[in-house]
Amino acid sequence: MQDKPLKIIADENLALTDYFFADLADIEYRAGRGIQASDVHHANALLVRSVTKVTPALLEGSAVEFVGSATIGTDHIDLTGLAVANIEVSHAPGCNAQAVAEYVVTAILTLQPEKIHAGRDFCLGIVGLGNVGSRLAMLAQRLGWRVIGTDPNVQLPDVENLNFAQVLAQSDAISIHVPLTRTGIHATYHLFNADTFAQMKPDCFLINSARGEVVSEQALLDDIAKTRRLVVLDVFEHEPVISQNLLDHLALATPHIAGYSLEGKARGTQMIYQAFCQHFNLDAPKQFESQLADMPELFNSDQPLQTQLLALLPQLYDIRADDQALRAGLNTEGMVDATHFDYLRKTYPLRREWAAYGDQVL
Ligand SMILES: NC(=O)c1ccc[n+]([C@@H]2O[C@H](COP(=O)([O-])OP(=O)(O)OC[C@H]3O[C@@H](n4cnc5c(N)ncnc54)[C@H](O)[C@@H]3O)[C@@H](O)[C@H]2O)c1
Ligand SMILES: O=C(O)[C@H](O)[C@H](O)COP(=O)(O)O
Repeated sequence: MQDKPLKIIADENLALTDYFFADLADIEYRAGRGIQASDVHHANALLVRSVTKVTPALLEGSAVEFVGSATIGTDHIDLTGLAVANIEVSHAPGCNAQAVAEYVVTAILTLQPEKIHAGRDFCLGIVGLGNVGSRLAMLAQRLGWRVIGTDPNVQLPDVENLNFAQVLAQSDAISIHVPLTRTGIHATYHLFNADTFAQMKPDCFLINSARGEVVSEQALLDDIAKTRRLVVLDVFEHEPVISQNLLDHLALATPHIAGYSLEGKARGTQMIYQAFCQHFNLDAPKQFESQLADMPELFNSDQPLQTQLLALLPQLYDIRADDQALRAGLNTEGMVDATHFDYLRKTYPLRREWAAYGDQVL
C-alpha cells in the first residue's frame, strides 16, 4: 500500500471529504466548533467550515501549511495573521451562491405566495451584489420582479443600481448579501440598525442570510415591536445561541443552512481540494458532479416558470420544516443552544439545487 505522507484535520461537516482527499492523505475528523491546537499539531493541512476560528495561535508550532475553508465567508479566519505566518489560505467563493438565492426566493414565496404573480409591482432590494446577490437578482428577474440593488464595488447590468438609502426606501423586501466586516468605510457590522430600520417601509420584509452581526438584534426587536414586519433569519447575532424572545418575533428562522445544497457543499470541498492539490503539487482530476444522483425532470419548458415554481416548491424546499425543527429545540431556559443548532446542521438533509430538476430555472 502506498504511503500517505500528508495528514489532514477536517471538519466532520464537510461534504465528500473522503472522495476528494482519502487517497491523498490521512484524514482525521473533528467537530468544527471544537478544533483546538492539540488537534492540528501534527497536521499538514486544516480543512474547515465557518464555525472554526482559525488564528495564528491555533496553528502555532504545528505543521499546518495549508488551510482550506469550504465556505464563501472568511470572517472566521484571521487572514492577515495567517499570511504573516506564511500559511496558505484558500476558500470557496460562490460555491453555494445558488442555494442561498433559492433559499431567499423560497422564503418570500412561502410567506407571501401571491408575490409570484406580482411582476414589477414587487420590488426586491438586494444589499451586496456579489456572487449571492447577483444569483438572486437573476432568479428574481426570471420571476418578473423589479430588482434594485446596492454595492459600493459592483454595478450589475440588468439591475437598478441605487444607493443604500434608496434601496431601504423603495424595497418591498430586502435581502442582505454582504460579508461581515468591522472596519473601513463600507463596514457591515450592524449595517442594519435603528436608523436604517426607520428608513424602510414598515411592511418591507427583511431576510438575512449573510452574517448575524450585520443586523443589530436589539434594533431589530425594537423595530418589529413597532412595525410587525416579516423577518426571516438564517444567521443570528449571537449564533449559535438564539433566544425565545427573538424566535417569537421571526416569521421564519433556520439554523444557518441557506447555503446547504448538496451541490453547494460539494462544490466548496472541490474548490479547496483543487487549491490543496496545487499547494502540495498534486494532480486534481476529481469532479463532484460524478458523485451526485440524477434527479427526476420536474421543470418543463411548456409552462411559465412562475406557475411551475409555486406548484413544485413543497417538493423542492420545505423551509417551514427547517423553521419548525429549529423552534422544536427551545429548551426550558428559553433558548436554542449550540447543541441543538449544531445537531440540525450536522444532520441536515442537503437540498438539491433547482437546476437538478430541469435547467429551465436558470
Ligand atoms: N447563510 C449561508 O449559508 C451563507 C452562504 C453563503 C454566503 N453567506 C454569507 O454571505 C456573504 C455574501 O456572499 P457572496 O458570495 O455574495 O460574497 P461576495 O464577496 O461575492 O459579495 C459580497 C458583496 O458585498 C459587497 N459589499 C461589501 N460591503 C457592502 C456594503 N456595506 N453595502 C453593500 N454591499 C457591500 C461587496 O462589494 C461584494 O460585492 C458571505 O460573505 C457570507 O458571509 C452565507
Ligand atoms: O459562508 C458560507 O459559505 C456559509 O455561511 C457557510 O457555508 C455556512 O455553513 P458552515 O460553513 O458553517 O457549515
